[in-house]
Amino acid sequence: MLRLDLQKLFLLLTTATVLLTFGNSYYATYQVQKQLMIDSTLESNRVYAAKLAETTNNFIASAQLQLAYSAGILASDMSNIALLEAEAKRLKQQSDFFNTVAIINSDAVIATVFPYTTPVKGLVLPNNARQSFNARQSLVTDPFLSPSGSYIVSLSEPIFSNGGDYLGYVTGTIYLHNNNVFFKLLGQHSHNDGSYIYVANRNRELLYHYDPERIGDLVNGNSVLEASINDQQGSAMVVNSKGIAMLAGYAHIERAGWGVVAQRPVDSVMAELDVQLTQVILKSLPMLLFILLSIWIASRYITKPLQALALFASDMDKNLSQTHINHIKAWYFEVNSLKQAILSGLGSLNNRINQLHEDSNTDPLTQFYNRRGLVNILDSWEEKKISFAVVALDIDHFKVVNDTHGHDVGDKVLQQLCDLIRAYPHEGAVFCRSGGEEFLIMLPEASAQAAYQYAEGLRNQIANVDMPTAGKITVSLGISLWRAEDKDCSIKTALKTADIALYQAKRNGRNCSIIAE
Ligand SMILES: Nc1nc2c(ncn2[C@@H]2O[C@H](COP(=O)(O)OP(=O)(O)OP(=O)(O)O)[C@@H](O)[C@H]2O)c(=O)[nH]1
Repeated sequence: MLRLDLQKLFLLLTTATVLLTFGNSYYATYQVQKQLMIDSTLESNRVYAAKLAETTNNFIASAQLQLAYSAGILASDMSNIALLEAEAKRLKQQSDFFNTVAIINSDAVIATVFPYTTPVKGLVLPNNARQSFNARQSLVTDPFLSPSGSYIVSLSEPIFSNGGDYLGYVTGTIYLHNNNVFFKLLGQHSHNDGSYIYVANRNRELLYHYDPERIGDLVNGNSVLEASINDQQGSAMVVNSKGIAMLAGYAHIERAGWGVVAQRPVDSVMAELDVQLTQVILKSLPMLLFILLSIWIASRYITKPLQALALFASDMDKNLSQTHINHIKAWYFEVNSLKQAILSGLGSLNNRINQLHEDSNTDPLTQFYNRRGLVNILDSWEEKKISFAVVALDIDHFKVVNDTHGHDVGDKVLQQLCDLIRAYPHEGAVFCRSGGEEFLIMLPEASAQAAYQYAEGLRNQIANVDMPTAGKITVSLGISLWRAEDKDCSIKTALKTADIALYQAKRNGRNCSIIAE
């Protein structure tokens, strides 16, 4: 199981913060960019549709001027077939506006047509093709099936005699399914990004569409088309006949009463946006990785001293802890405070432990070792093979002191006696209060002779000092030896032997020193 520590928590928190911040800015960028792209696509399609409407309008105006000019020439002699043919040919060839040019006389008979590819000359116009004939005015017709079998719209101009008689009309046709002027004006293909244009007349009939199959289709319920044929221009998001969401710009072609729509699928805009966002992410990735790496390094740098403190604090019973904690680089305030607190806690704990240790080995009245303290020292001497002499010391008739002066005076005498023993010179001597008024003095590396001299010197020193209230006292001493090389004699025996010698001294009349046999 993953064990959470400060570094992992730190990493978790900061990494989550960084990732959320980056994620949030990607999301915000995406949303803002999306709206910007939608708005700019709508606006560019609106401008594009308006431009196409203007171009188409100019084309119709120019074509109508040409037809009107021809109508004026033809009015002079509609019976002159050569004139009619020459005029039809000139009109067709002077521009590439029309697929064909035809002149219809006042009997609705096709008097001439150019080019002559279709044998319609001399035909009477069928009823479905008489919109221009009946209108007797400048007209852009609805789409209809021409006598030659093509689906067309036509621009026409009536021909009147000087006297105002209707002589027929001259017309230029545009074959909706063939290569025509719209393809040149509006562009023949859809773009790779799925954008396309279409044009419809007042009856919502498609006159131009990038998909030729759709020409002639009726488009109902399309809000942008409705607006465009109702003399409006603008932009909007719509769903096309295939259910695809589109960003459409639209405008009105005034001279023909048509509407033009330029549109682009929302999805293609979004795909472009996805590419842009991927670029943004890829470009920001090195910085993101750099930040995460920096966080990792910083987290190590910040948490390392804390981890070290925690590790050493958990090992406080080991003597090395204090030294190790001292070596931890506490480079910022909190860790430094913690380090100082741990060190001071550790210091007072060690002092307390040392104190307890000392207390358990020391006699509280005299500050001499007690028996446990002495045993510890003698164990280490035995281990180190340090030979020593044992001097057992007992106050003579101490009961009398207590009985005469009281226990408190007795205590003071004991303390004064210990001060004398402590002050009496012998290098490395160890002192122990082994009983009420009994003491053991250990003299390392001392011979029997040296120990005896020491005991006698000490006895005389004590005998010559006035004790508090009690006056002079005497002591008896017993001496024994423990030699490291003597495997037969244990320390316990040596102590016992000193005791026996002490009793001997008591029996010999007290105030003397006896060396054990
Ligand atoms: N004031 C005081 N007296 C103590 C202490 N420990 C032991 N004593 C007394 O020491 C006396 C020892 O008496 P005894 O064992 O009869 O020995 P003694 O009177 O010194 O006589 P000898 O040893 O035979 O010379 C007793 O009266 C104890 O009460 C202590 O810590 N303080």
